[in-house]
Amino acid sequence: MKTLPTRIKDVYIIKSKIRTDKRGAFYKTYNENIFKEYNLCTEFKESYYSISKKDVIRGMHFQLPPFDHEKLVYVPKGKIIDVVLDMRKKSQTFGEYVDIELSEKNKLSIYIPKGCAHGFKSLEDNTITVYNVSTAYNPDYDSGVRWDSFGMDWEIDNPIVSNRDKGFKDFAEFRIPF
Ligand SMILES: Cc1cn([C@H]2C[C@H](O)[C@@H](COP(=O)(O)OP(=O)(O)O[C@H]3O[C@H](C)C(=O)[C@H](O)[C@H]3O)O2)c(=O)[nH]c1=O
Repeated sequence: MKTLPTRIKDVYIIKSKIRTDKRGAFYKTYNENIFKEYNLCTEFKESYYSISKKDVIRGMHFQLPPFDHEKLVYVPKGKIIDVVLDMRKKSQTFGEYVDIELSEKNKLSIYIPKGCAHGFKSLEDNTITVYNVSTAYNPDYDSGVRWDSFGMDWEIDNPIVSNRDKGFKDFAEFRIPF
């Protein structure tokens, strides 16, 4: 398992260890010692997954303090463009984002620290996205900013977006607590 930094501090790309044999494939997505070595969170309180049609955009989501959380995200089936937006006011990359393809094929994961918003565009029908989060879901603290408000070119005209996500404030208008 390799952990690669990105240009946004504390956002890492994790290359899973993959084993293939005549039955198929096996890949590991988490190892406490490796995560500890990179000072990453090793206590995930919840894990869930979503199934998305092609051209769905989910995001940009985060939970507000004190329920803000780290996330470990990967795609065991299908393909997404995953996007992380730095919302930490004191960060050198405040307002900047990284985008990366996560897929069944490349078996990459992304580690997202507190203070960053997360979203993705699904590139295939029936894409499964798995999320591991370090605090439990709290609907009163679950928040977000509009997917089209921070400069990312999603290369899509009419994505499938939830009414909730459409109703978020723009990044520039959001009162940032991070
Ligand atoms: C996270 C969660 C959600 N819900 C309910 C709330 C909604 O009624 C429904 C779907 O939730 P939401 O629309 O927030 O799901 P997504 O838009 O797919 O958000 C997900 O994708 C984006 C990209 C993320 O980064 C979020 O962390 C992740 O939750 O499940 C629950 O009941 N429990 C939960 O733990």
